[in-house]
Amino acid sequence: MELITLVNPILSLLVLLFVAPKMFNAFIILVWQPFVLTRRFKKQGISGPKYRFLYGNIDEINKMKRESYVSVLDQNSNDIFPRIFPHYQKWISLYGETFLYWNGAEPMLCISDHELVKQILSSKSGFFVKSKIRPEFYTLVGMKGLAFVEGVDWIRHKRILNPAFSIDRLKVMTKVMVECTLRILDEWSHVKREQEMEMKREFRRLTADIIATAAFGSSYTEGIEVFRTQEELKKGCVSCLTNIYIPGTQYLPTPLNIRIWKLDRKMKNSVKKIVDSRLQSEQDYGDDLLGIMLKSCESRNERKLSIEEIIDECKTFFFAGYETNSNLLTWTTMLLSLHQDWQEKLRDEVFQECGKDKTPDSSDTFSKLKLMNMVFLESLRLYSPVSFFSRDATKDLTLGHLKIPKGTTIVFPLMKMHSDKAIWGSDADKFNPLRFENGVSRAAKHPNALLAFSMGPRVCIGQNFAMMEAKIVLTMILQRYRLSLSSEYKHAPVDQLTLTPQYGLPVMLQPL
Ligand code: HEM
Repeated sequence: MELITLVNPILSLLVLLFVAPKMFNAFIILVWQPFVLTRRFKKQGISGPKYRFLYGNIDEINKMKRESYVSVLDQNSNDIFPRIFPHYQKWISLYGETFLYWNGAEPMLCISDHELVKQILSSKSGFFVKSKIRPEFYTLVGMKGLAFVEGVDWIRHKRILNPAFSIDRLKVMTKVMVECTLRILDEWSHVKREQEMEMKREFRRLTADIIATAAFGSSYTEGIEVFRTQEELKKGCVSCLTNIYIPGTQYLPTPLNIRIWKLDRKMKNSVKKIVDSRLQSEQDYGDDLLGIMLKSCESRNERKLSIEEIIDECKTFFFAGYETNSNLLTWTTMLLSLHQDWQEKLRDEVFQECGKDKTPDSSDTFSKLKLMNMVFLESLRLYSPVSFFSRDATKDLTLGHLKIPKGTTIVFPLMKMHSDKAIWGSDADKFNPLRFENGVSRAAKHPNALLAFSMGPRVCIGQNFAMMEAKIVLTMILQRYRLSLSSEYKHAPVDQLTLTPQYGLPVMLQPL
């Protein structure tokens, strides 16, 4: 009896000390904040789907996406936004272009106003930072890589990495890109008559080879371990997205987490092997991306990267430099297979600037391909490989007429913004490369309407690399083959971190 009377107050005290504050925090995060924020936005005329305890709107999003992904679009339709983001489409129609929804208990403010988005992206105040991603995703892209570091760390990384993407380096990389493309075209040389080819797969192989060789001096065979593991990791991460994130759950030994941990270890080892083999090489480290990072490692000044940061940068560039580019090539090939008139125009331009069977060897040649440039820009507009991105507000902010509370994630739905008729004109859903005839800034009513590579300080560091690679590959294909869509093609764009055709891209290749 005495023992019970003694234990009870101790237990109550423990509960009070440890459990009660946690319960209070959970109440604030899961109940009070959603309530207060919903009211604060409502006062400004912004509403959205109702917050549901713990889950926010995740279940609705999953359901709408599942339903949408069984549909197949007419192949002439570029109106892909409702298929990819059915939830945004529905909420825009119900609540207007600026609306609030909930990723678990995280407030997400969707904004498509070009001027507001420009203000956020060009801000150097440090008040809009890259959105936090789920911890599982850092295994894929590296937490300490350029894409996710902030402030002085970002400046240090960017200064070290910039020279790897200079015009002079791009010229050197042009050669690598041509060589890798020749290798894959050599494999296609068995195509003597019209034959079907799964282009999404081929472009993935090619862009993986190019980034592995151009940035890391490793071949596809060495890099293949990294790409394969990254693919597996990506599947794991994408399946995480359908569940709410509860902090700490990434440490629980669930089957999915155990798989992710294993793949993470495997990927680190593969990347380390590439780094170690360069460290042990007799010559100097070289001037490619990896060489530049390793040299910085030995630097005595503050411009230094640690080995851990280099490994994370490698992951970042393996991922960023491959998925996006292969999708740019895939969608452009789809568009040119549909629009034979444009395919012929580009072939004529290629023949004129590069000849019929000469292997292009200088980066200057590609800068003359004006029509091709316009086609790629139009492809980036209609089928932007990165179809949305976001920023987090680090303090209470006023943006135009909006008051944005600290901690809000601001989402920019690029696919919506790229197809806005008020900005792009009444033919916004049509494939019309000529809109870029007078340059990107004059193609629409807003000079920064095309955001495929983002803008401002965090603009894509690889955009020139990407455009050069895409031009080289397409030039060399058009010199050899005529492309048309296979009857097997199903037009089903889907967002799997990047925008990709759900069922691949079967194309008929006909040697010229
Ligand atoms: C068609 C191809 C590509 C597209 C559409 C694309 C798109 C983008 C976008 C939209 C961002 C900004 C994301 C944000 O602000 O949240 C970005 C950033 C970035 N991209 Fe690309 N990218 C492409 C190719 C590449 C390539 C080839 C590389 C590297 C070789 C690369 C490396 C990066 C890096 C490191 C960042 C982060 C930059 C920073 O935060 O300072 N990208 N990219």
